[in-house]
Amino acid sequence: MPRRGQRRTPDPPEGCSVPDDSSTSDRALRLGVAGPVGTGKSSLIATICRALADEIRIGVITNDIYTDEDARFLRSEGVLDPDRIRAVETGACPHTAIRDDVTANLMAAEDLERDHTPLDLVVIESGGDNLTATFSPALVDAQIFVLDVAGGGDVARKGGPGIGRADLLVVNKTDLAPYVGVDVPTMVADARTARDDRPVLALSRTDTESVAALRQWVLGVLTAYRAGQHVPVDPGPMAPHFHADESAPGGGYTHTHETHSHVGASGHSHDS
Ligand SMILES: Nc1nc2c(ncn2[C@@H]2O[C@H](COP(=O)(O)OP(=O)(O)OP(=O)(O)O)[C@@H](O)[C@H]2O)c(=O)[nH]1
Repeated sequence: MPRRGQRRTPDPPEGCSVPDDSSTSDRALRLGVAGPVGTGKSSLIATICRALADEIRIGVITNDIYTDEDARFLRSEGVLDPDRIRAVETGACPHTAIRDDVTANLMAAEDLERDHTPLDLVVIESGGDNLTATFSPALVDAQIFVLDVAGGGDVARKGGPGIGRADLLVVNKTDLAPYVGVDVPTMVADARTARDDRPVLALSRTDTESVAALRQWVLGVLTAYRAGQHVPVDPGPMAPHFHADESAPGGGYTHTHETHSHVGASGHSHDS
């Protein structure tokens, strides 16, 4: 009988023994929320907390480069006991802490669960990054990628691993669509095409129907996770991108996640 938090594993090759699954944890579902700067990730997490905090036990971890700004925002919203909201200061591009070396976030999640056991859901907010940032499946069980209409109606067509393959794509701030000249049904249809019909949710915190749909989606993933029927999907690595670094030759280096190496602008390379 699958237990809560148990990951479904493929059948082992013939002749191999099945590992004892007693190590699979009873831990909370870990849900990542990523997306470009300012698309409404913290607000969406506040919305999830408001919609579900009376029914399930929630903790939140925020990631910012230099501050604990997002954690302070969520605490000020009064959506959870303030100690259930923890901040990780990444000190570097946000994707480094959610994709490359997830240790700080894993430790924060474990501390949070130990201090407030039992939790049902730990939501981890990435710092705002570019279109290609995704969570490692070593950190989260499921992930939401957030776009907003104010970023332009064509953003969903631009693709990338988060847009294409996150468990849920949110097109946020739909209440602003008339002011920025975006047709929400077209943007959602483009997103569905980019995602091969994976789920897309048009959301506004002022639209109760869309908030109810978000609540239902989270509960659906949690139910599947507890039944051992949720299979974490890796949306794939980030695209190669440039990291500015004054001390590096050429003023920075190209970071390629395919090979996990940093290749300097002048050809210099080192492992990440
Ligand atoms: N009109 C409208 N504004 C929203 C909505 N959701 C968020 N916002 C506003 O969008 C701005 C950015 O929201 P945040 O939740 O801070 O966005 P974020 O993605 O967490 O930002 P970073 O952490 O800086 O990347 C704030 O001014 C919010 O009040 C929405 O549904 N409608």
